[in-house]
Amino acid sequence: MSIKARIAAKEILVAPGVYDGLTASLAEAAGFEALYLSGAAVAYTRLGRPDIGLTSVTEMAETMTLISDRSDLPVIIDADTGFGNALNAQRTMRLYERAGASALQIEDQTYPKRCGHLADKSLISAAEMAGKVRAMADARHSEETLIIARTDAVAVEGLNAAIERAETYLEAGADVLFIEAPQSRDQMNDITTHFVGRVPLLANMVEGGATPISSARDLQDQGFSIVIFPGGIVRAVAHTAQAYYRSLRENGSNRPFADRMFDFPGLNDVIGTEDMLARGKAYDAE
Ligand SMILES: C[C@](O)(C(=O)O)[C@H](CC(=O)O)C(=O)O
Repeated sequence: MSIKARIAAKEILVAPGVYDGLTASLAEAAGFEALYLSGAAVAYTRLGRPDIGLTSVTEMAETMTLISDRSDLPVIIDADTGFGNALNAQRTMRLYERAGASALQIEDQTYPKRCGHLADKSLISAAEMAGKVRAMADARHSEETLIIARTDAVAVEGLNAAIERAETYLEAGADVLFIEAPQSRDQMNDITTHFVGRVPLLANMVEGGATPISSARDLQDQGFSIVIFPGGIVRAVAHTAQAYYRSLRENGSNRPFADRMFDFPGLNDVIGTEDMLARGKAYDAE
């Protein structure tokens, strides 16, 4: 089922954050129907840096290629600001689509952007952003590839301005709206009251971020069609990795951590080593 058809269904689509082939395959094995390739998660893991616009479009497209080679699930990918002007946004659309993305999320921050939950964001004009949305729609190869227009205006210009901007992006051809970082349940209700039934809405659950955390079920009842949990996997992995390295350093042995990690056969099961080797063998010369 295309992501377009899936988000028309009543049940909210839950897309967990991923950043490589391993996380994509684990999320798929856990039973999710779609993935969110998070720019923040890529910055955190590949660069070991914050989500402040350091990651390049080619690094993201390459990561997308790795993920679509590993998982058949539809992927919503973070296009940040489109990495420049409308022409850069078109190039981003072409690169990401070719790499296997099903939906692109573009936002109205100035370049370089920063995580929506950090302070001191700044925005381009609504008209310039609308131009980027139109440019991306013109560049897409398939009408099935969705454009998710995000506005970061809540923290900069207030909720009403954010809703107005989102209206402009909808008119420009956005398929889904993402009003980033609402600060309360009331603000979330204002957003859904305004748009529900007219366009699918995406909610973003960032642990410790500006938006109160709700369950997928709750967000569905509020009227959201998609929820992403973008950076949570990195917060979980970093927590474990920190404990692992500390334990190894303190003990000079991997034994004390053994019950909190896979062993060699355990990880082989997770990544399907036996199956791959058998498939390779089937092609051996007779
Ligand atoms: C959605 C987001 O753009 C991302 O890169 O995943 C980030 C999430 C995060 O920083 O955890 C965001 O700006 O909300």
